[in-house]
Amino acid sequence: MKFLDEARVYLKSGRGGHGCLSFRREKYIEFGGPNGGDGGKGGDVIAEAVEGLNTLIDFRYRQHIRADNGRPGEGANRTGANGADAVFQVPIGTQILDEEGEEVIADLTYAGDRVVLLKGGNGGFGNAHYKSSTNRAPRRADNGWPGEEMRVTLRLKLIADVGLVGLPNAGKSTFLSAVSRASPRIADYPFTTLHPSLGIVEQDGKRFVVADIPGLIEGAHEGVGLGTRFLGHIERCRALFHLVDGTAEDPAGNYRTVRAELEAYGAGLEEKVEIVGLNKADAMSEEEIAERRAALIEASGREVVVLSGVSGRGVPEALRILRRAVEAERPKPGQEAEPWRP
Ligand SMILES: Nc1nc2c(ncn2[C@@H]2O[C@H](COP(=O)(O)OP(=O)(O)OP(=O)(O)O)[C@@H](O)[C@H]2O)c(=O)[nH]1
Ligand SMILES: [Mg+2]
Repeated sequence: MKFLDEARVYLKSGRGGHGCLSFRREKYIEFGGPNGGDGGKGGDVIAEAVEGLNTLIDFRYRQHIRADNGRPGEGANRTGANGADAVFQVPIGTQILDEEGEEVIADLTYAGDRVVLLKGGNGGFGNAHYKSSTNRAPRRADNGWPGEEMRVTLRLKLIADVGLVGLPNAGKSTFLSAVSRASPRIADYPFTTLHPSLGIVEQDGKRFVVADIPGLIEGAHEGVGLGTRFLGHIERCRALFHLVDGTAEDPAGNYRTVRAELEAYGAGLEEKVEIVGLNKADAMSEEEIAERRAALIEASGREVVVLSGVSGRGVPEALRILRRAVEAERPKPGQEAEPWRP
């Protein structure tokens, strides 16, 4: 599936229907009163976060989102029908920003989050509305109010509990496919993964979401390789799982390279809880494992899990540690910022 994490769309809400100018006309009733109904309200433009989407690709083909106009009022005091709202669905984790992509208007972080971005125009009053004791035959009916329009930028930042980081070929996608039902592409060349994907891990009846992103290399923060373009997707993770290929020449040096890129990127990534995994244990001797693990502990100042996404060794332990980290970092109720509402 193609992945798109930014899109620009044009939104327009519906205009209100015109009010109706009409008088009652019936045989034997000479001066029938005013009976023009009000126009219907124009539809709103609403964004809604839904499960099961993880790309904004749809908006490449659908750049205009318009709500329906309200229908005009009619005689016999009939109010015009309201225009239908335009509800467009976005993946969980989508931010809606102004056209320039600078100011966040709304942040849809939970399934079912909705935000009304544009209100439809109100319907105009029909002449029945203006009937009074002094004016029994008003000839005034109002036009509906215009709808509103704006251009917005949609930006998707996936929401996962754990983000996988590491050099290309560290085995991130292999790990994700070992622990979830996700089936990312795996191959022995760098940059196999070109876009992020998510997998759901189930453990002891609890679930958490792991994001696999493209590998980082030295200079990523200056755009080398795929750059840091995808790091935005792990900004909201609660913990990072940093995988290091134990069969590489200098695992500890590789660890430092990735750390340096995370630090250069900023946005709080360097402060996130990090779990370090020495991967590909199946392809190392026990001596190699011990030696590289010690070097990695030294480089990272953290405990290091030894694992293999291929043989499964150490994987249950890694998941237990990740889950504990995720639970410790879960925001307490009330701590999470409320999505913005206009
Ligand atoms: N022996 C061994 N090989 C592994 C292990 N995990 C991954 N590999 C191999 O390492 C290569 C890279 O694996 P991927 O899972 O694609 O690595 P990645 O980190 O997702 O790489 P990018 O997407 O390019 O960043 C593949 O040839 C895998 O078969 C492991 O635990 N043991
Ligand atoms: Mg990969």
